[in-house]
Amino acid sequence: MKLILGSASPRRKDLLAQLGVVPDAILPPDIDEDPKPRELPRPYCARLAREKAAAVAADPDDIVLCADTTVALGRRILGKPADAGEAAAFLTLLGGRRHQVITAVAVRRGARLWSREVVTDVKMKRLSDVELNSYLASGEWQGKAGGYAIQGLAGAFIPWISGSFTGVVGLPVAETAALLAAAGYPLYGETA
Ligand SMILES: Cc1cn([C@H]2C[C@H](O)[C@@H](COP(=O)(O)OP(=O)(O)OP(=O)(O)O)O2)c(=O)[nH]c1=O
Repeated sequence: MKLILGSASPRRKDLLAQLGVVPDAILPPDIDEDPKPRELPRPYCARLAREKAAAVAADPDDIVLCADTTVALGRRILGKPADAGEAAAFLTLLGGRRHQVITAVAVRRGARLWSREVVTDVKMKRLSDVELNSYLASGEWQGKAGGYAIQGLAGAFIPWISGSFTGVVGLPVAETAALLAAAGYPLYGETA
């Protein structure tokens, strides 16, 4: 049995390391991340995590771990901004409001799948022009859902969250540990 992390995200590898888990292989899946017409954020996020897990080639006994993080403003999905202009638009929408960050985790072993969605409420302060421009110049918005990363400079913009900090960063570690254990991964050294 091998553990395969199906993710190109260095954050997910680091969060897995927090559980003492080092994947045997990292095989990022390549799937279409476009939402379907009228698709809501939570089902969208859950679908992407499952599709990522299905897209990673693995032996029947291997455990594949994938996740997707989606920022939701009401029914609206804010993906990874294409450019600084879109990042500015997202941060302007998010400032002064509460939004949700959903991370769906999918663990697959052969044809069996275990999955969960973790939803965290996040409040972002309204950003001044100086704050917004300095954040855009930092480049930290690149590759981040909603155009920000709570674990970096944008932490200064977030006075309150309710839910899972590690979920916002990209992999909710408590729920991930439970899913890995369900799939028979020897998380605490015990043999499955
Ligand atoms: C909101 C938020 C998102 N993010 C990141 C986590 C995810 O890497 C990214 C959302 O994109 P995802 O599509 O979930 O993941 P990814 O493309 O980085 O990697 P892969 O699909 O190969 O697993 O946004 C943060 O790092 N901090 C945050 O505060």
